[in-house]
Amino acid sequence: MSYELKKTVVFVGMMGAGKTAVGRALAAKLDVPFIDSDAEIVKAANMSIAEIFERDGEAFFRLKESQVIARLLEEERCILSTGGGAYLAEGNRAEISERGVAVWLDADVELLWNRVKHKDTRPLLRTENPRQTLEEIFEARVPLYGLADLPVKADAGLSIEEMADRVAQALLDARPDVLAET
Ligand SMILES: Nc1ncnc2c1ncn2[C@@H]1O[C@H](COP(=O)(O)OP(=O)(O)O)[C@@H](O)[C@H]1O
Ligand SMILES: O=C(O)C1=C[C@@H](OP(=O)(O)O)[C@@H](O)[C@H](O)C1
Ligand SMILES: [Mg+2]
Repeated sequence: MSYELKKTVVFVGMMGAGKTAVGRALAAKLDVPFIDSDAEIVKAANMSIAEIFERDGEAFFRLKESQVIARLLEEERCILSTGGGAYLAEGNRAEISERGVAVWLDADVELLWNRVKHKDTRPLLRTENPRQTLEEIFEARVPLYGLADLPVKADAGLSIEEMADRVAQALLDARPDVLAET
């Protein structure tokens, strides 16, 4: 099977939803470039996300994130995975819907917590009660993720490959202007 990607697919959603992993797998399946905005920021700054938050603050990170996303959307069509906070800014949402299509990986809190609890890489969860913090962030953000062009349910039972297949099928079914079989 070969595919034609007509627009950049931008993964949005909570930390742990699988944006980076599923985005990479989808790009391999479609044979198109994969880019992760967090990885781009880390590469440019030569610091980890946690170090950037600590040294320069979240506002600085958000500025870099917006710049990187705008630049990547102008470049060639690709699969672009964003960090969980990227879709909250109205300006980022406008850029994404103008030049790409936003796919929300919709996972429940239980699944997210199981994915993120062993890792210390996400500065927003460095609190006294990270599980509660995750729940609070989830409640605040879900209405905004709901503005995405295409929600795709992330089920605990599905592998990364199976999730990439699910996203591809959802795009083929709902958005022939974005993805077609050739
Ligand atoms: N469908 C899946 N099945 C199993 N593990 C997954 C799945 N999706 C993501 N993961 C794992 O969960 C963790 C978080 O995924 P990641 O892609 O980093 O999420 P995000 O970029 O949305 O924060 C990673 O260790 C990743 O390998
Ligand atoms: O939800 C967020 O605000 C963040 C999510 C992270 O990316 P992932 O969603 O890929 O974990 C990373 O951008 C940063 O730690 C902030
Ligand atoms: Mg990620």
